[in-house]
Amino acid sequence: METPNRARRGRTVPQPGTVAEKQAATGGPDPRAPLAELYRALSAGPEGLETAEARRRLTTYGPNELRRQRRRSWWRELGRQVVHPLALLLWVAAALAWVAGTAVLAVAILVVIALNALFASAQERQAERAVEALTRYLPRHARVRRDGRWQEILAAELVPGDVLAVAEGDRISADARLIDGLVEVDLSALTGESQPVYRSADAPSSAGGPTEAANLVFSGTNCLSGEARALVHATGMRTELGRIAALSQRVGREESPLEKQVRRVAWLIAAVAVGAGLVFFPIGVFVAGMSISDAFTFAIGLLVANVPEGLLPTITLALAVGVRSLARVGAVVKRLSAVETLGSTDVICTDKTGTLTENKMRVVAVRAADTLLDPAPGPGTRPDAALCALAVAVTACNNAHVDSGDPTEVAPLRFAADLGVTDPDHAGRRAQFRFDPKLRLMSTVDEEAGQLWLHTKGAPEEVLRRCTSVIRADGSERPLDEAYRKELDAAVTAQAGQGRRVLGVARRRLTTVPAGRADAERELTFLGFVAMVDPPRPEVPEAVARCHTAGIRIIMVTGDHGLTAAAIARQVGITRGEPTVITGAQLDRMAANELRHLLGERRDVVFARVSPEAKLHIAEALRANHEVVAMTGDGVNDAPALRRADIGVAMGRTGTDVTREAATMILTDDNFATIVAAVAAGRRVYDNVRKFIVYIFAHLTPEVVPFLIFALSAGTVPLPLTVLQILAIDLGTDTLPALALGREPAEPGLMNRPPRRRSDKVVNAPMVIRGWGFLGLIATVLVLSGFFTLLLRAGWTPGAPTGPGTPLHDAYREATTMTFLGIVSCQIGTAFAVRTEHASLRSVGVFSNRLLLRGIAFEIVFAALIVTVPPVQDVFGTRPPEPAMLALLLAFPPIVWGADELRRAARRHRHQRRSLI
Ligand SMILES: Nc1ncnc2c1ncn2[C@@H]1O[C@H](COP(=O)(O)OP(=O)(O)OP(=O)(O)O)[C@@H](O)[C@H]1O
Repeated sequence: METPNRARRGRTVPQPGTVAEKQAATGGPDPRAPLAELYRALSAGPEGLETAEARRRLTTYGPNELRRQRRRSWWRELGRQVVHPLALLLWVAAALAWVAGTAVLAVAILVVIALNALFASAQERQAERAVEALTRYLPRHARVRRDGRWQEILAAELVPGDVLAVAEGDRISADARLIDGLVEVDLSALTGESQPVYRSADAPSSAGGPTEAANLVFSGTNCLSGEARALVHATGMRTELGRIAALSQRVGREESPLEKQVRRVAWLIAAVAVGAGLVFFPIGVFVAGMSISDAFTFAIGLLVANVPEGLLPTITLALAVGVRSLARVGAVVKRLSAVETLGSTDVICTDKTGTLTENKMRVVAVRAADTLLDPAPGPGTRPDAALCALAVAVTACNNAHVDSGDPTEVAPLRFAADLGVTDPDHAGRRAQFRFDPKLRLMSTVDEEAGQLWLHTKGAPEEVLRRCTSVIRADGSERPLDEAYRKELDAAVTAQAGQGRRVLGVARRRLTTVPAGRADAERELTFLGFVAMVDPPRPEVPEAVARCHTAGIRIIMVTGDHGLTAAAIARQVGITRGEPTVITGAQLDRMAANELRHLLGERRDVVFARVSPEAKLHIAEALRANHEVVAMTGDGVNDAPALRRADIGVAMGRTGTDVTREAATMILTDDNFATIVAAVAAGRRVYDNVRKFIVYIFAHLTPEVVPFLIFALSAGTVPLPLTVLQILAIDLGTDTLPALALGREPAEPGLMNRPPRRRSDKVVNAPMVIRGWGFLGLIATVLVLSGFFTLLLRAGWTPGAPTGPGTPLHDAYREATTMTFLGIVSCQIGTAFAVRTEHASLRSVGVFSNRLLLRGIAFEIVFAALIVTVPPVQDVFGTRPPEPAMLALLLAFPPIVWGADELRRAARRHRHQRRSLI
């Protein structure tokens, strides 16, 4: 029951030097040895270390961190990419090219495989790094006794010999032997055992593995309840967790649903490519009368043009970029996949205090005995006996300081200080029953001038329920009758109706320290209540409004009074009229399907006075209704609900380590508006992935159709594009613009549309039609018109030979170059077109994606090199066309882009008309 900061014992100054060094070398003392022996072995004492000694030990033992596993080596990573199934397809293509006698092509494909592997592993590495870098946003802290007082230090600075405070909600940061206290710990991270176990300083040392010893706690495990002091005996890699980490293989990164879907799409496309190659090979030979080697080249062309090699790594990188941009807005996510889940959030279940409000409480009204003081009395007021008793009670039953701590406690403390009542070191405290969110009460047993008192504060109805008498203004007591109870209820209701948090305060004279909580918190004398305001955060109303336009529901789930909750909900715009308030008690009586039904009705609901366990039921009911749920939480008991939600959101500032562990996303500023910003970022990343998929789709049609014309004309029309030129587009000119599309700013209206359904596919029919059928088709017509114009102007007639040595050969090379440059030009138009899915490009700003502009500049330079540098010309079979023809290319981008602008405008018009009808 005693807090660690109250334990005072003789301080031993450890003998610095050799022992620590010896232990660092040998792996540490036996933590199960008798405590006195352990102190000796660690040169430590119950009062902890001196800072200077701790610093020395830190240099000896090193920081208390798990050394990162050796990264997979570059070579291994590359090797993995080279034998990637899609790469294997390219190997087959290279082999075919070799067999067909086109060695240049075979080598080119091998270069492509190598480049691709390099590119993919660089992208994966960057993605990995983005997630790893997030840990620095959330340094872990530990409370230790140093220089004779409790201090908060970085967990990485813990050293053997430190005396560590372990409290509810903490993640234990080192292996330690309990000195005093009793804690319930979750050892699942170490043992896999999901049932929590008790660990007590008084437990005897047992045989068996160290994790079975009932007086030891371990790094990486969580304290679920209780509190204790413990002597750190192992840190960093010498902890049990460190040993496991050293042994275990690194865990593979889990693939997100989006990546899975895209992988499936990539395979589908690859299968179509292989199928097409197999079908067209005999058609080429037997129908078109092609030579076997030409037919091979043709089949390889189809394969190479269609296999979407770069798609997957590009998506991984887009998600990683999303993770980084989320961190910048204050939302640290732990998995890449969280980015896309965020984008499809349907419901946000949010706490009130600190998330919607500022968590800056101020006492504005107070009732002591029969007197309501609204506004609350300021400094210099001379309190009557009742008000004085109330001030003493809220000061004694309090763990905050006037300048730090839980704001619900700081506010009454400041108020009492204004009346001249202070008790900074709680010297008279004999016992404490910590605030229990289920009971909504906190009590302390305090000795004052030889008299023992129980002081209680908490939710007024809970306090009142335990009261049998009430104080008078002069300090005397009288029995609490029903009529007075009703009057008090009405007074509390009036305060709560104004959005104020109300704390009931009571006390009882004691003769001995009660054994248990139930025994203590009974037959109390009601002293009065304090009412506090906690203003909504200024940015919340706008964030709430954004949620509403984005079709996202907000459900407030709070431990506070229903009326307080409803008032705040109205103030920030969560509800427009009177919401349906469901209390924890009502919720407990509801059957699962009743709750599902209630939540399915989509009315404005506020859950008040709910226990953390009830949050779990709410998350489950919403998920059963197929909604994607984001749920906030801060206490230890919130952890199961956070795990159950699609996106568990923990508070970085006020939350416990346990909730941070259970969460998918951690808000560094505890702010509701940040959740909304994260949802918007999630939607943007998903949209951007779709954008570059359309972009990549769009070049397929102009690459494949020329081959078909060649085959179906039985070779009368020469091949308008060589296989190497296709490779130059897919793996050269198109790469950077595609990547840049992954960084596209948000499209206007992003948060004006309803959330995407969980079942929606990332690649759908309209996208395929837009990419292949619309943009691709326009590009094909433009490109082929360029090709034929050039050939015809050179005097070509169908069937005329164009091979090396023939008079038309130069013109033919110019014509294929024209096809190549035509596709590149059209892709520039496509890149601008796909930047928006619905809106006009003007609305996002034509030049607002700088990265894309640079990507396009690269595309142009790369294409120019292929066409103009003589040795490269020979490899790719290019020859620059005359300037007039080049000028024609300038028209291609605006045509492709303009056509799509018109298509989008027509679509918007149709939508508008439909919404008017
Ligand atoms: N430190 C405390 N001591 C006594 N009573 C408290 C304390 N903190 C809160 N309470 C009471 O318990 C109620 C529930 O508080 P709790 O902190 O569990 O709510 P919560 O779920 O965190 O609230 P929110 O959703 O607003 O963040 C409060 O309305 C208040 O009456």
